[in-house]
Amino acid sequence: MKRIGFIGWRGMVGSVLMERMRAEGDFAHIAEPVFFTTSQQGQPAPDVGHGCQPLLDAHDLDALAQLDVILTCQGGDYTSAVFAPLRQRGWRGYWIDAASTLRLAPDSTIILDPVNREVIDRALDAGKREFIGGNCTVSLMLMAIGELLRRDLVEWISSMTYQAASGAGARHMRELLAQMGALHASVAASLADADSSILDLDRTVTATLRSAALPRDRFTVPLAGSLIPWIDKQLDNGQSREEWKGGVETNKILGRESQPIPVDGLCVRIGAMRCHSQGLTIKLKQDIPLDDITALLTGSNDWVRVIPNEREQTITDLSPAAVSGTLTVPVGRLRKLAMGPQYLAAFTVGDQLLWGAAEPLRRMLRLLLAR
Ligand SMILES: NC(=O)C1=CN([C@@H]2O[C@H](COP(=O)(O)OP(=O)(O)OC[C@H]3O[C@@H](n4cnc5c(N)ncnc54)[C@H](OP(=O)(O)O)[C@@H]3O)[C@@H](O)[C@H]2O)C=CC1
Ligand SMILES: N[C@@H](CC(=O)OP(=O)(O)O)C(=O)O
Repeated sequence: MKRIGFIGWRGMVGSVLMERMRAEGDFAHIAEPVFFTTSQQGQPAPDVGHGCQPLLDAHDLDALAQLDVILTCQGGDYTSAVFAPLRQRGWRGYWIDAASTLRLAPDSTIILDPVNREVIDRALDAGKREFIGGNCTVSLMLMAIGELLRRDLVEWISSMTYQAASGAGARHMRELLAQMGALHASVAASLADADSSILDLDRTVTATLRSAALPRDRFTVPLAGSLIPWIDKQLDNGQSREEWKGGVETNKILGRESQPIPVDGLCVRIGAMRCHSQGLTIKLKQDIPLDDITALLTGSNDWVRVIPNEREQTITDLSPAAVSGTLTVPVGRLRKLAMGPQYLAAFTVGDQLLWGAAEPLRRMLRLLLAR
């Protein structure tokens, strides 16, 4: 495997991927990295230790067909435009993709190797060539509590999410900050006066939230100082598409489509920058002691960290502020619920641009390079 093509490398997910690849020295294992663009053809590609080559056209099927592996973070429209024509002309390379377009295709494998390495190995042995990153919320949930599912200890899961602006894209993150700024600006003077009325202050903030002056081109509604209880498209059964992915992708990642575990809940956008959080209710198949659950989760991968169910450690370590920009996936608030000893509560936080997007792709490429 010599020629590896990168598409979407300068976008938000792609930039995180590049940072991680540099940090892990991945480019030293690639004989010929080739960088593509949909808009900057001929401009210099990043120098990753092989000199600066000009960027190639990401729609040039002849150039793409020369590659052994294509890794794309360019998005679903690009995948839809390029993948099928490339295969139709006989290209047999590996396709690694962050977009959801091909995730549920029968020949695709959803990659999250700390959780489903056996599924990935089986797919490689069977000659499969499409390896697709999972939905960020699903991947982060499985990094935290996947071991309980792998051991078949779970009857069902309800996941209530608190999802960051980054899941919607870079411009949405900017808009969240602009909304925060507008809210602050509307009360800056009274805020500086410790004696000003809190109810007047609140009235002004609420009026700003509802006013046309609040920037909302991207989210269409206020997010800062508010929340949005719907993510992605509306499905006929009342689920949002993000909620639907929770069930189908979890079961595909674990390779248990024939005996699916129900996973469902409500997905909510909140004013966090790049960490998704989730409150989980897990119905266990039997009453498992909390100490055993803690031991199972702690040893399940190198990134999960069980936070004791104590106030101080929880508010310090189990939050987007603590986790942002790191690969650590804390899980805490582990306790049995009042519904009975088989009902387990958990809360988990993860960086949706790392384990939720770039990191599984980076690790899949390393896996291929090592074969
Ligand atoms: N955002 C997320 O949380 C997740 C996203 N994904 C997938 O990854 C895809 C890409 O997402 P994301 O990285 O957020 O998308 P971005 O919008 O940040 O980047 C996508 C492309 O936009 C082009 N672009 C145009 N202007 C700029 C600019 N000023 N800076 C950087 N790039 C620019 C680049 O292509 P070019 O160089 O060709 O012009 C870039 O590759 C999504 O469509 C989705 O399929 C998957 C999981 C999570
Ligand atoms: N839908 C996710 C982000 C995302 O890109 O999901 P997917 O990779 O499944 O399209 C969010 O908004 O938080």
